[in-house]
Amino acid sequence: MVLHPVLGKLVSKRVVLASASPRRQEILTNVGLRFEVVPSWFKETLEKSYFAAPYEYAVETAKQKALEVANRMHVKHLRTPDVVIGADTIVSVDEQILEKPVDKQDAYRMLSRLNGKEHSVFTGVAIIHCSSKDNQLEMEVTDFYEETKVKFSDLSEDLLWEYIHSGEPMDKAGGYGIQALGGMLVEYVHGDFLNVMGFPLNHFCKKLAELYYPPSKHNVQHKKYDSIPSVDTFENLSDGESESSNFTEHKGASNSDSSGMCSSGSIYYSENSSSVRTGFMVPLENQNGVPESATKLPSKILELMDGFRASKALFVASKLKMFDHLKNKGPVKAVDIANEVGTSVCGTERLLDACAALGLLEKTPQGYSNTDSTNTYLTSDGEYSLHGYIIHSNDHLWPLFTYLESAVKEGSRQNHRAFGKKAEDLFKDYYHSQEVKQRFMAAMHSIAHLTARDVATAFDLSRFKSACDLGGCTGALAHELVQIYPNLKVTVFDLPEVIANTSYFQPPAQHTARVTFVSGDFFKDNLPEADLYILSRVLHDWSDEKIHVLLSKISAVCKPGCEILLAEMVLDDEKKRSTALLQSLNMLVQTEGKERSGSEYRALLQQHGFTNVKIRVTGNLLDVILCIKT
Ligand SMILES: Cc1cn([C@@H]2O[C@H](COP(=O)(O)OP(=O)(O)OP(=O)(O)O)[C@@H](O)[C@H]2O)c(=O)[nH]c1=O
Repeated sequence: MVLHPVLGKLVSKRVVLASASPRRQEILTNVGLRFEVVPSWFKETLEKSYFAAPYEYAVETAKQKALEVANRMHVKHLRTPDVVIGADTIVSVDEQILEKPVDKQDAYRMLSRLNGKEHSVFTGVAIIHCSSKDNQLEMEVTDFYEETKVKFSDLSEDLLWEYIHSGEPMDKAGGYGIQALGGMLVEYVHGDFLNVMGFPLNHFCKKLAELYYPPSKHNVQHKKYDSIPSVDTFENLSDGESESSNFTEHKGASNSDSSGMCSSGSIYYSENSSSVRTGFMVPLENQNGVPESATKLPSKILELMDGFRASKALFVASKLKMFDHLKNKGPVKAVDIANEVGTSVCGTERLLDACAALGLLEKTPQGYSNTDSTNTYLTSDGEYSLHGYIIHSNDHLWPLFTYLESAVKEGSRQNHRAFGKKAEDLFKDYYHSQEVKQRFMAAMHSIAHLTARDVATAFDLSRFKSACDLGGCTGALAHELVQIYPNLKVTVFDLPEVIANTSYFQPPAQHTARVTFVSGDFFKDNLPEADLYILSRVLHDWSDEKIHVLLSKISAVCKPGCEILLAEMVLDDEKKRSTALLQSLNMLVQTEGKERSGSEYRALLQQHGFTNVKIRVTGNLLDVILCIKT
């Protein structure tokens, strides 16, 4: 029996630690976890300059280590583990990433860099839940990272060399081991010590708690714990919902968490839920001093009832570029934003307060400021800006969704009702005006950019020399692919109206030479030759009939051995994944297509001679399917 209720959830599962690190094995063994060790063969050679922040490198490496083991066990050993854990520890100093030294000189170089200074130790962790359906491996990836700051004292050359000659630095990131002799070099540690040793146990447990016991607002939420609650109260957290149905949903939240959009892994729950209802008529208070209702509230339903208000608040703040106005500024008062944007003070204040309450802004007595996530995702020039998609949601999807009822009754798209005209097909709607076209392209670019790395790395594509991204729009995925695969050339094939407008979205030079844009209609024109055909968010727009037309065209130009890569939000067979199901409604109101399950895609592909269909659930907005022409 393990002490920890969350780790207890792993007892009945086949858990594999994809790591050769004796420290990781020790940390997990010490808390009673039973697991198999299968060291990963993934070579830690990802190009560091491709990652905006050091922790992203550690997380990606951890993920690749775990994915490699999960795949190998499934394919070679015919044993599918339930859970695979991968980790990667790096040291970061002066914007440089330090891994394990290759020799003594390298260790000296690293330790000299750390000497007398503070540095960060990041461990990226990937937890992969695996399952096997029809002998196909399906995986759900959850990842996170932990940072600990460590400061070295001023150390003499002699001491550094003495330490290096001890042999301790050689298998350790940054060239030291804090848990042994290296501990003598360290002046202070801020954060999780075990994270420096190689595994952030506390964060790992919180992540498992998020996965297995999603926090429920159903119960009274008047206590915030930064550690894990005790066993008997824990079961109350599941709120009567099945573990599995929560799992996928929560995974999404957990991912957005790792990108900073949600609050931390802390757990909110009632210390003793029964006390909520056994109290007298005096209402209990939550941590904000707000009385708790004596009635058991259907919080999930209430949240859904109000969901559109929150969406619209986000849309309007984005449309009015409030997040842009707040970028790179200290706290700003509502009146100043109202003046700058040209809106009423009272309306602006209400909107900003709502955004702050929704976690999109920080509010202090000095005014409002953006959170880091808001800068990254909500400003129009943020690194992973979703601004384009939000404006598309406000201006295009919102009117369409007001006709969801008609769409459900009629089983067909509602563009004519929402926009007053009937176009022959979806893209005629989008491209009828320059404004709508650019808005649509910006929206597609937002999602493609946010998902590109996960799509590009879901499978090892290094064997391909040429790829053709059909409907590749602005080329966001193509650019990511050529960055990751140095031998790959990608042709982006899209309608002439699209290709003529791609220049605005191009990244600064570098690898752009290996991306070519070709215009054409994939239903009518000849397709460029390639070893790999990519269809990202394309098939979900079309009916099965149109998909057959497209796949038979691809099949006709594909030589045996050529492959197709699909990137779509794949429905789980049980149809429990609400993001994909809501996306399917989104398809209903505007297209003739729908979201499909892995088995549905497999069946479509197999009819055109594409076999060995492999599916990867990435944890991002798009999943990836790869298959080969035989
Ligand atoms: C800073 C520090 C690091 N380490 C070890 O450094 C290795 C990092 O390398 P990795 O690539 O993350 O792991 P690995 O050892 O190569 O194993 P694998 O997971 O198979 O790649 C891990 O061992 C860690 O404990 C310590 O033991 N103490 C410390 O103070």
